Amino acid sequence: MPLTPIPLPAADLLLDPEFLPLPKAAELLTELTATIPWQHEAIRLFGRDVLQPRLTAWHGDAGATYRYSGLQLTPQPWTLALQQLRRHVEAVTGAAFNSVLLNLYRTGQDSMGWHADNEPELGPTPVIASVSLGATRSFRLRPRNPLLTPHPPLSLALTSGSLLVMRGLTQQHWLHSLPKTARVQEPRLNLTFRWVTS
Ligand SMILES: O=C(O)CCC(=O)C(=O)O
Ligand SMILES: [Fe+2]
Repeated sequence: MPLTPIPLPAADLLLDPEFLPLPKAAELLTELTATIPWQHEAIRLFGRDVLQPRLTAWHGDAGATYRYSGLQLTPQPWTLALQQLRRHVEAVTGAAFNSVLLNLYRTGQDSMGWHADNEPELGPTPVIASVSLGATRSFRLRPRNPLLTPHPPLSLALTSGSLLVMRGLTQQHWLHSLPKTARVQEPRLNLTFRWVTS
């Protein structure tokens, strides 16, 4: 199936629910879960250090460093599986990516809060390509300023093997999140391919 636009004001979103065949997605989930050096990072929240409600990893070209909590972080090298997936994502999006952030949501209790991917090293109109593997989870979107962008929040069910592309003004005008859900016990692995400049 091709990438299909999701019509939304002040955003540029495309979705292919069947980017990867289900058996390929399941195989990748097993391989990446077992071989990626997952980190359980702390974040500072209201002046206290708390563990993020998910596991993470950062892979990319050696030059693709990014700043995070005052640290300059060097990515882990591409693995063969990540390199192949990068090339596949580049071919269907027509965009180039020098890094990938991986998030492992171990159960429905793992989550990500409201944010935009708007770090300065991504530039003003980043192309973010998001591949999902494993459990279906709801990806929520809401306008950053509902007066400026009057639209109700929406929810996209991101299924295993799906590809979501966010580009253009999406990160400027919209926030996204991955809420907790009591209904899911199985893991979900998400990869967001990015281009970072240092
Ligand atoms: O897990 C997802 O689908 C979203 C991940 C995300 O927003 C991010 O890594 O910035
Ligand atoms: Fe994000």
